[in-house]
Amino acid sequence: MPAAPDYPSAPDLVAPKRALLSVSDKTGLVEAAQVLHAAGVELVSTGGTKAAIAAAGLPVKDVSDLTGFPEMMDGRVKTLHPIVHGGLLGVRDAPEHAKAMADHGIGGIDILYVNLYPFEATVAKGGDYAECVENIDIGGPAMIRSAAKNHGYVAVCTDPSDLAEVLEALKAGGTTLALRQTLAARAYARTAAYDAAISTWFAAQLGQDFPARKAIAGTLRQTMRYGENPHQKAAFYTFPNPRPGVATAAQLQGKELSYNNINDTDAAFELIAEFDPAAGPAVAIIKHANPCGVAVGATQRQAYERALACDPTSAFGGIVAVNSRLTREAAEAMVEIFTEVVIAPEADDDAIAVFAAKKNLRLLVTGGLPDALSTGDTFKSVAGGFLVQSRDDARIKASDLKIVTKRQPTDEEVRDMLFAFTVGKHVKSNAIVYARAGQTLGVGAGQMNRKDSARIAALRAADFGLDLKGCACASEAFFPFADGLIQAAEAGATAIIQPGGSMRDPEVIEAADKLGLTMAFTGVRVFRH
Ligand SMILES: NC(=O)c1ncn([C@@H]2O[C@H](COP(=O)(O)O)[C@@H](O)[C@H]2O)c1NC=O
Repeated sequence: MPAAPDYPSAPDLVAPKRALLSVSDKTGLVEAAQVLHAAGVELVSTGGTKAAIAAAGLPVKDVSDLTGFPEMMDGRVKTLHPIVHGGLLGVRDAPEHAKAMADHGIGGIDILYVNLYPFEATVAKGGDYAECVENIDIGGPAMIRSAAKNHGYVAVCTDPSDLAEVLEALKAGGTTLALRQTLAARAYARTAAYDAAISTWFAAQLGQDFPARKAIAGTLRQTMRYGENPHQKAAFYTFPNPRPGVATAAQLQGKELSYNNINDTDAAFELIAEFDPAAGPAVAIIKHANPCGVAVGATQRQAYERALACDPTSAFGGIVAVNSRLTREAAEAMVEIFTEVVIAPEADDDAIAVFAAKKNLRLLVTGGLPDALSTGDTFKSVAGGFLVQSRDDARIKASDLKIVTKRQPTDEEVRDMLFAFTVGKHVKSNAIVYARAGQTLGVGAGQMNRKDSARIAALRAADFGLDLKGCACASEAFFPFADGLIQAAEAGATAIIQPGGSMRDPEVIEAADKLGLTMAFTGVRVFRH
C-alpha cells in the first residue's frame, strides 16, 4: 500500500472528545454508543438517533440543544447550522478558527457517524416520486462532506465497519491521520455514489436517456489476483440493486473467481436467461464469452448432455449456466469433465454435494433469473470514455417473422430458427448458429466475414459427428452476399433466419429459392461486438 499523503498541519493522533451520531439505519448503534461513552466521548445526536441512544440509558445531547433550533420541516432541517458545521470544519490549530469557535460557542466534533436516508432502497422498492424526493438526504451528506474535508481532525464514518475501525483505534488512544484520511476518501465515494443514484433516478423521471453528465457508482465486490492477463490489476464493482447474475451470486464453493471467469459467467447467465424455465430446462456452455453449446432437454441433465455434444472439445474448462434449479443428475454429468464455473438461479442440496468433491469448481447461485426483456443500460469502456446503450432486449417470436422465400417453413423449422437466432444474439459477430430440435449443432463466432463463420460452424458440427441436414441456420446480421447462405445450404441447412435489410437481399432470396430453402427475416439485427 502506498504511504499516506503528507499533511503536516494535521495531528498524527486525535483523542476524540465529542461524537455526532445521526443514522437512519440504527443497527448496532447502541453498542457503538456504549463503546464511545465508555471511552469518555460525549454523544450528540439528531431526534430518532438520540431517542434510541437515550432509551439504552446512555447520556446523549440533542443537536437542537447545541444549535438552539428545533428540528423542523419534516426533518429537512436538523443539522444544517453553523454550530454543527463549524464544529466539523473548524481547524483546531488555526488561531482564527479557534477564535471563531470560541466566540460563537462552537464545540469541536471529532467523530461523525452518519448513514443516509435510504434513497437507493426507496427507489428499489418502487417508491413514488414524492417518497423518493423525501428520501433525498441533505443534512447527512453536508455533514459527511464537512467532516471529510476536515479529516485533519475529524474521523468520518458512513458505514458500521468504519465506526468499528474508529472504536478499535480509540483503544490505542485515538484516531490516526492515516485512518482519518482513509475514512474521508470512503466518505466522498459514499456521497458521490448517493448523488449518482439520485441523478440517475432523476434523469429517468424526466425521460432523459443520456443526460449531459452521467454518474456511475459501484461498490467493491472483490479484488482479483489479476485482470484479463496476469500483468493487469482487476476488481469487480457492483451497481445498487443489481439484476440477478454474477453481481448477486453467492459462491458456494471453489477457487476465487478471476476477471475472465466473471466476464464469461456473465455471458453464460445472460444467454440462459433467454430461456423461460416454464418452457423446460435449458443449459448453455460458454467459452471465452461465446457459447460452444446450448440446448433444451426433457430434463436438465439431458439439456446439459445435448449442449455438451455440440462441442465437447471447447466445453473443456468452460462455464455452464442453467435456467432452473440445479439438479443432482445434471451436476453428476457436469463433473465428468473439467468445468471452471457452474451458475444457476438455485441449487438442490444434493447437487451442491456432488460438486463438493471438485474443490476447484466454482459454484454460483444467483437467487433468480434476470428478465431478459428488462430495460437498463450497458456500458463499455473505450479509450478516454465509455459507451452507454440500452440492453439488447430483442426477442423474436414466430409472428415477427417475415417469410421471404417461396417455400414456407414447417412448424419445426420455425421452432429451430427461433432457437438458433436466440442463441445467435449471444455470439460474437459475425455469428452463425446451426440448430435443430432445441440443440445447437455448430457455432461460428467472431469471424471477420460471415462466410467463414458459416464454414467454421459446419466444420465443428462435422468434427463432432453432428448431421446438419435439415437444420436451421441463424445469422445475427444480414447476409451481405449470397455466399454465406450458399455455404450454410451446402452444409445441410434448409431454414435460414436473418434480419434482412441488405441491398443485395433480392440476390440472397433468389439464391435461397434456387436451393429450395425457406428463409425468414426478423427485421431486427442482434450484433454483439
Ligand atoms: N436535514 C438535516 O439537517 C439532516 N441532518 C441529518 N439528517 C439525516 O437524518 C437521519 C437521522 O435522523 P434521526 O436521528 O432523526 O433518525 C440521518 O440519516 C441523517 O443523515 C438530516 N436529514 C435530511 O436531510
